[in-house]
Order: sequence, then structure tokens, then C-alpha cells
Amino acid sequence: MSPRTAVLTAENLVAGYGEHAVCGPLDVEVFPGQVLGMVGENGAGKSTLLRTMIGAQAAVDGDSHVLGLLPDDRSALFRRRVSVLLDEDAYFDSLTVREHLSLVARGHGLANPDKAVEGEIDFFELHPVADAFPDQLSSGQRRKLLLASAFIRPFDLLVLDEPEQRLDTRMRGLLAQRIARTAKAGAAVVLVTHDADVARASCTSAVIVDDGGARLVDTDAAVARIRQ
Ligand SMILES: Nc1ncnc2c1ncn2[C@@H]1O[C@H](COP(=O)(O)OP(=O)(O)OP(=O)(O)O)[C@@H](O)[C@H]1O
Repeated sequence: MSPRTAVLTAENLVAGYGEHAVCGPLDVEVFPGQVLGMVGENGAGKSTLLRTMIGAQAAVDGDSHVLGLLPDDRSALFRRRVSVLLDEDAYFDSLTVREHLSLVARGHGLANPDKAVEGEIDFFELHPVADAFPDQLSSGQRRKLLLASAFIRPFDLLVLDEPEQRLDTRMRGLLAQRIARTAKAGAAVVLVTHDADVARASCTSAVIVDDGGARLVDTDAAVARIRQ
């Protein structure tokens, strides 16, 4: 893909439920190397807008494209090139942390899956629970497992809904740096966050979602909005 081809675009995109608009319209393009944050108060519509951007729910109006196509999270292309972590827990109860990561790494055809698995266990500090099952983890450790599963696989677009949830301050900082590095390496990232430090350390631009609207701003404005 050419570096100037947008990975994700939204055109006049209005998100909501049925005929009921929650927020928008939004026009935005996200290119490789960019991290677009989405900020705003509880209930403003960030998650709804994020899901609509990636085709996980129908738009009230307008449309979005991922990798130049109408997004279809069941298509092979989408699943191969878009890594998504929404605000939900999804595990296999009978697989350990290490087995989960191994399954994702092998499913995506990584050349050296074992090395990648150990790398994520190191990064997310999951060593003490690497051979534990999901119901033996703390809520923060479960969140780290989901984040590790999102990062371990290849992607052109990484989509994260409040990735900082349940992480301690130090791990939030490491995560923000990882997101920034991921974009510098060529991916595009879209994330919802309530954390001003995460936004400042990772975002290259942002959308403020409020009063039924969605407007594109620079990172400083997004950080100031979170701190209000
Ligand atoms: N399934 C649904 N059907 C109808 N309305 C919904 C549904 N899910 C969420 N909403 C409403 O849509 C609005 C936006 O919710 P959304 O979860 O997108 O907000 P948010 O900005 O992500 O909030 P938070 O920061 O609390 O996660 C809220 O008023 C919420 O009540």
C-alpha cells in the first residue's frame, strides 16, 4: 500500500442505533503512521462511532472504508489486516495465557510464533500467569492477555477501545509507547481513551465526541478535553 493511501476513512459518518443518531457527522482519514484518538465523556458515543467506523454496526448515515473497502469484519481480508480489541472479554476458558497467544500467532502464520509469544508475555509481564487459565487471572491480567492477543498478530489497522482499562499507571505508559512505536513502524491506529497521558504519548490527532457531534482536533486539544 502506498504510504498516502488512507487505511480508514469516514465520510459524513453518523453513528447511532436504528434511526436514532448518537453522534456525527464525522469526516476523517487515517493514514499509515497515524494514531487517531477518540475522546469525550461517558455516553458521548465514542464506542458507537468506533464500531460504526469499522463496520461492526450499521451507520445511521454516511459511510466508512477500511483499506479502501466497505468494512466487513467477517471478510478474510479484514480479519487478516485489522486487529480489533473492543470493550468486551473474549477467551477460551480451557486455554492458558500462553496457549491463547500461541493460537493467535499460529493462526496468523507468524514465522516464529514461539518467540512472538514469549515476547508478548515479557512485554505485558504475564510470566507469573503464563500457564494459568483465564478464570485464574486478575481483571488487569485478563486485559493484558487481550492486548497481547491484539498486538501479537500482523495488522495494517489496530483498533482499541479504552486499551488502558484496568492497567496500572506504569503499564499504561508502556502501552502508550508501544502504540506510538506500532504506528511509527507503519500501522494506523484508532483508539478510544479516557487517559490524557495515553492520548498525549500516542495520538497524532483526535476526534472529540460531544453534544452529539464529532470534530477532528489536534492532540493538545484532545488532552485538554480529557483534563477538563
Ligand atoms: N445497544 C444500544 N442501543 C441503544 N443505545 C445504545 C446502545 N449502546 C449504547 N447506547 C447509547 O449510545 C450512547 C453512546 O454510548 P457509547 O457506549 O458509544 O458511549 P461512549 O462515549 O463510548 O461512553 P463510555 O466512555 O462510557 O464508554 C449512550 O447514550 C448509550 O446509552
